[in-house]
Amino acid sequence: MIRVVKGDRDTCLSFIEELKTRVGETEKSVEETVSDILKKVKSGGDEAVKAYSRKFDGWTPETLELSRTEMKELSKDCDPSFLESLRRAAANIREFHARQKQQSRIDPMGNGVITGQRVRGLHRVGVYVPGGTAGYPSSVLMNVIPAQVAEVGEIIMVTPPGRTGKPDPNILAAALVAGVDRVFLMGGAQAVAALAYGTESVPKVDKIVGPGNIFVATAKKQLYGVVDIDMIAGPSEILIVADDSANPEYLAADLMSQAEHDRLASAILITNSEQLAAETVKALYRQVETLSRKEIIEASLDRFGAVIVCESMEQAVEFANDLAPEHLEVCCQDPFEYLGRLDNAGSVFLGHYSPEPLGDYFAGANHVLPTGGTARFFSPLSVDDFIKKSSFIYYPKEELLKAADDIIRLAETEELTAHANSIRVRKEL
Ligand SMILES: NC(=O)c1ccc[n+]([C@@H]2O[C@H](COP(=O)([O-])OP(=O)(O)OC[C@H]3O[C@@H](n4cnc5c(N)ncnc54)[C@H](O)[C@@H]3O)[C@@H](O)[C@H]2O)c1
Ligand SMILES: N[C@H](CO)Cc1c[nH]c[nH+]1
Ligand SMILES: [Zn+2]
Repeated sequence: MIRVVKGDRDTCLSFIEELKTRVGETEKSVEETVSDILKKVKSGGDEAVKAYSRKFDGWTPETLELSRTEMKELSKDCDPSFLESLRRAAANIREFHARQKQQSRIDPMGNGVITGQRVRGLHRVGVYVPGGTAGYPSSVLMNVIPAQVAEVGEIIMVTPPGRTGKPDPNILAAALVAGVDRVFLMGGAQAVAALAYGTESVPKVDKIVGPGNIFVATAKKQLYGVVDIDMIAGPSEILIVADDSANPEYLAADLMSQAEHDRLASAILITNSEQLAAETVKALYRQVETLSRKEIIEASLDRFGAVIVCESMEQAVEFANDLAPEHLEVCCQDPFEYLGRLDNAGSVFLGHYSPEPLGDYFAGANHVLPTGGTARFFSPLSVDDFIKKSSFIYYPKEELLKAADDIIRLAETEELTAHANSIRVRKEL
């Protein structure tokens, strides 16, 4: 079910290239489907979204929006202990993100000159909460809390009804706990298109954030420019870098924790220990039998899973930076030794007792993370995604006059005489 590759640096690198090509090929075949959906929603509005909901989710909505009363009614039987856990997780997420908040700045320069920067929340954002093959109440918190910390004007949440063809009560409960402004029951590329273009019932948003499957991620990519987006947060990925201090049972469990998200999810172990690699594979075969999403896990590991036995931990670090995974576990004797050299990862999990699901649900750091190698340049979802800034400048007359000759010279060098004139009229009149 999972390939094991052992070799020198070149052998490992060429295998890694092959893995990356596989991901790229899958994405290409989705591009056209998504582009078609976007066009149809742009011209067909609500009716097109409803037609796709019927087709992909087996859901025949009368209206796309859920009222607050409907949300309360649909979620009234949620397990109270689940809600308690959700509230504790929300508190950790809020605390983590509150520390990210940037303040507006006024910088008096002491001579009457004042410069500064005004920071404020975006006017209206759309948050995508996945729900096709599993419900993600945790993603409601991860999307909405940083938006609230940033003081976004209006938060519009979209989520598909999922396998049952009914709204997921736990997602709705999470939306009520988080305090989302409006909820629309729709998913996939059609939901992203509705948020980007606006429809009869869905308001057009300034930015779309949140994770989703390949259709959601591709739609966000294609709509960038019509609307702002946070990043490409597609099918989940885990890369584990481990030395012989690691426990193979833990490694197998952690690899499958991400493989279970999606047939397109990827799970890779890189180690310098042949014995650890062999024991992890054995543990994978044993543990998978006990898991409910066995079929998805096996499909994901078949195509996008790998165990790479390299020559040294130095190589493991090099390969990790090359792969730029969404999640990177460092299951080593001294994980902090590696932290400063691991430059390309959405989120890094250090040591034997910081498994990836700790970050998915509870530690407070965001679980909406870049995938597909885009951790080379994208960052985790944060409060920064929900703000915009403007700078401001105030000069009193005497300070402008002191600066006038410099400005005029710079403007004339660029042959922009109207710029120079704007300064000169103040100097001369
Ligand atoms: N990177 C991250 O931060 C992060 C976080 C959480 C989840 N995830 C990922 O989110 C994804 C959740 O996926 P999901 O499928 O359960 O839910 P989803 O909500 O992302 O996608 C479901 C939607 O996909 C669309 N769809 C399904 N099959 C289609 C087809 N053949 N053609 C066109 N559209 C189609 C449907 O419209 C459906 O509503 C997983 O890939 C998971 O790994 C990523
Ligand atoms: N691992 C996912 C991000 O790739 C986030 C998540 C939500 N629930 C469980 N896991
Ligand atoms: Zn997860």
